[in-house]
Amino acid sequence: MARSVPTGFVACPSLLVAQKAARQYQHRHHPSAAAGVFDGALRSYSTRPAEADFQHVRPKVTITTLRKLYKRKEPITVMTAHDFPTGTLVDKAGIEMTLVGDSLAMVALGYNSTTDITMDEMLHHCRAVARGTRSSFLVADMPFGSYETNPDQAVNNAVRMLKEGKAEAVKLEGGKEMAPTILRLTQVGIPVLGHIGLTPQRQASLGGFKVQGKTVAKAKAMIEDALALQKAGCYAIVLEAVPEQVATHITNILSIPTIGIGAGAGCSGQVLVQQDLLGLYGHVPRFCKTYRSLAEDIIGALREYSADVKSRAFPAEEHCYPMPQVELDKFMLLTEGYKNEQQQNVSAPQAAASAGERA
Ligand SMILES: Nc1nc(=O)c2c([nH]1)NC[C@@H]1CN(c3ccc(C(=O)N[C@@H](CCC(=O)O)C(=O)O)cc3)CN21
Ligand SMILES: CC(C)C(=O)C(=O)O
Repeated sequence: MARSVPTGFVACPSLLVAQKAARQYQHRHHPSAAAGVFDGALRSYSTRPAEADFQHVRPKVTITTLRKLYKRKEPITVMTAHDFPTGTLVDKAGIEMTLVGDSLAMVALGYNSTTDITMDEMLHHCRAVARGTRSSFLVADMPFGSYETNPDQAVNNAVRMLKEGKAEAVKLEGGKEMAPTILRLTQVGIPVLGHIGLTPQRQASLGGFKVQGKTVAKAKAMIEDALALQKAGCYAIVLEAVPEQVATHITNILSIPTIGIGAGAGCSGQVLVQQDLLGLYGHVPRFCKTYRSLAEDIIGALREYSADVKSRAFPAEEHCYPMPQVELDKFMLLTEGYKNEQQQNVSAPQAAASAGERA
């Protein structure tokens, strides 16, 4: 039935939704080309029929979408990304929130700690992820040293994350001591994702990557932190490496979602580091489920490639570019000509020598 609808008409409501999402994407990433829905916007798809473009487009996830998921008690999916391809994969998988987490300092840049990464490095990665993100709600981590000095510093750098990094929200670590900063950010319209429990940027003072809130006193302090962050305006809070019962209790007393990582099944959503669940990074924390072991696959493929190059099995004929036969025939004649010339050059001194012999 939809087939009989003349072109130019929208056949079904989901297409309408998808078109709206596409326009929002376009507005965000290609504001200068915002006139037509797809004209010039999605360059890599410009040769495909419009219908194909809609297929993997889903409605844009906004703060409102997240709020609705939370109200419905539907777990919120969050996944990290650190560049264009990993961002695209997260978006295409239908993940609701993409986090450009500063763990990329370790898993993508090889630093020993997340504290090493700079604001400029985070912006560089965030922009790349944004280019691959259409629907997912994009959050950028504020790196260590970019927000602790005072609320002004935090606003300046959070504004950069939105303007230059193309993020939609920022995440920052810390409890009630960060409340005035979070209040300023949310008052100027920057959505803030809080982060308590194990706060990796403070690993030096925590004595390493250690589970937090294991004593009643620590759990009580964490509850107070969560409440202070909610009051300051966080739209959600990450709970990292916290006993399940503590995380579940915090989730139950809050009216904003909690996003758990090593915090059990009672949270309103879950986040993991992409490299960990794909088996691309060496050591994986206990709380991580490794869904694939891609590093083994990749090393296997690279070894096969290497062997093929050594044995000349690669490249094969199908990897080479043909030439029109007429041109090829002429080219063969040309190479013959060069060959003869070379032979003459080689034989010329010999000829001269034998001529001398004769004289
Ligand atoms: N690849 C990666 N994945 C992560 O999830 C991650 C990072 N990197 N880097 C920053 C933080 C650090 N993370 C961690 C790391 C280890 C534990 C952990 O399970 N700690 C154990 C042992 C710690 C120790 O012995 O020092 C614990 O029982 O506390 C928790 C969170 C989570 N974050
Ligand atoms: C693991 C998440 C919560 C994070 O902070 C990061 O990726 O840096």
